[in-house]
Amino acid sequence: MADHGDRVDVEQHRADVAELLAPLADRPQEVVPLHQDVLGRVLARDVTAPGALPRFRNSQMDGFAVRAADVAPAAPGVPVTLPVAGDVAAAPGEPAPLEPGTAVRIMTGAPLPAGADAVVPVEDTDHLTFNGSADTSGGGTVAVVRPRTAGEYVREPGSDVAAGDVVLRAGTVLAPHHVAAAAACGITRLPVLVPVSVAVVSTGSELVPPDGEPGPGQVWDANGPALEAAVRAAGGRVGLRVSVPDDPEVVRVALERAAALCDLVLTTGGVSQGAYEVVKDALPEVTFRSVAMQPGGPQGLGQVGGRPVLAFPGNPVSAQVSFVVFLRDLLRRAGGLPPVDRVTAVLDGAVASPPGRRQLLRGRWVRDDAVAGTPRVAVVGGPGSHLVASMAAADVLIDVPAATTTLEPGAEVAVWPL
Ligand SMILES: Nc1nc2c(c(=O)[nH]1)N[C@H]1C(S)=C(S)[C@@H](COP(=O)(O)OP(=O)(O)OC[C@H]3O[C@@H](n4cnc5c(N)ncnc54)[C@H](O)[C@@H]3O)O[C@H]1N2
Ligand code: MOO
Repeated sequence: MADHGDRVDVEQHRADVAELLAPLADRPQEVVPLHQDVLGRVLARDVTAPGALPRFRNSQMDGFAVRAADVAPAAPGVPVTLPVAGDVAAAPGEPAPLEPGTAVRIMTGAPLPAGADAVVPVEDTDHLTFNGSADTSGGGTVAVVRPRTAGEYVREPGSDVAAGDVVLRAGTVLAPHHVAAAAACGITRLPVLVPVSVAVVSTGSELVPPDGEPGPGQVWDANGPALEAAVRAAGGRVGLRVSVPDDPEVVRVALERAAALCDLVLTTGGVSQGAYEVVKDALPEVTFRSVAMQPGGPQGLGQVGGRPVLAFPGNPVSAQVSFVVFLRDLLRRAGGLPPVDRVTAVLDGAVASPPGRRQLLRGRWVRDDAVAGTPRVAVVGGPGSHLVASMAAADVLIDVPAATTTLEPGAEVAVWPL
């Protein structure tokens, strides 16, 4: 691993965080009602169909249920004419059996009468359409102009899924089409993984809550809402979100409470070289180190109250970048979600970078539909760790290796999608 003096290599810190958080991957399960927020949840085990789908033989078309043998001689100009014995709609109940040599009107999804083995679409008869003809009494005739083979336009029971077959696989990230399949099978509850529960603790006496009014020297708490959103976007759940002043005793109490409530404690602020580094002061058992990256240099990791704790720097861009680089994929994997792959891109301009620290510059995709191939990316905003609006304009973090001091336009870089 590269030598960064006293600074810890980014990959080393990533590995240490991964080791600390490894137990989080052992997720418990819970059962949630289908209609209650299952979207985006991860299925904990295979779900099998309690019965076959379709549940019963039914028609695929609006038309006439027949015996295929009865219409076998039909041809254009030589129709087979059958008496119409009745009408079957997609409605509760079981239709009467079909007598040989007769037809019944049948609607899409309606149960096929016993004895019928094919459906002739209404367009292939002299009726052309049933629109405007709600006659359910039967009577009259139908002239069929094309032959049918047995099974045509018939939906067989179990042709979608058989009873006992897997209908949804463990690990599926639930989307509307999975809800449809479960509902069609009569499944009302699904077993899902319990998301990692995270406590988000912002520190700083200067912070006011999002709905507060900042006075002199005060700022709105950006990290609390940002990390809450980041945790949720990565499939986690925020069990507690608090903002605490720069008082180590108050911070300690808050962190112990956070540890009692959640699987993982995240803090921001109070980890650098200032006079009031409350997280450092409140957590003597935690390792604080300087990681060779910018933003996100000062980092802490360890345990509080038997729970893992990660201490991120307070600068809002640093806190967000720390989440992306050190936590996002671990949280996603623990909750059963796929990681967000890094992408190779081509730089749309030159970049200068100070040596010794891996830079994570904010970048934006350069859309140029005329040019196929590797996507292009341009730096947006400056490198300052307080530039939240510039970060909001970014699509990606551009990863500039620690040893690199200049990159020419056209250079290939790795980027982290935001
Ligand atoms: N002498 C040194 N000073 C600093 C160093 C250093 O190595 N030597 N490191 C710098 C770097 S890099 C960073 S990053 C910051 C990290 O500082 P802290 O983690 O101790 O954070 P604070 O001092 O509490 O706050 C820094 C900055 O961020 C604002 N902040 C904090 N929390 C929030 C929040 N929840 N929402 C919005 N803004 C927040 C805070 O007001 C400060 O402006 O230290 C550098 N200094
Ligand atoms: O490393 Mo700090 O996180 O530059 O702003």
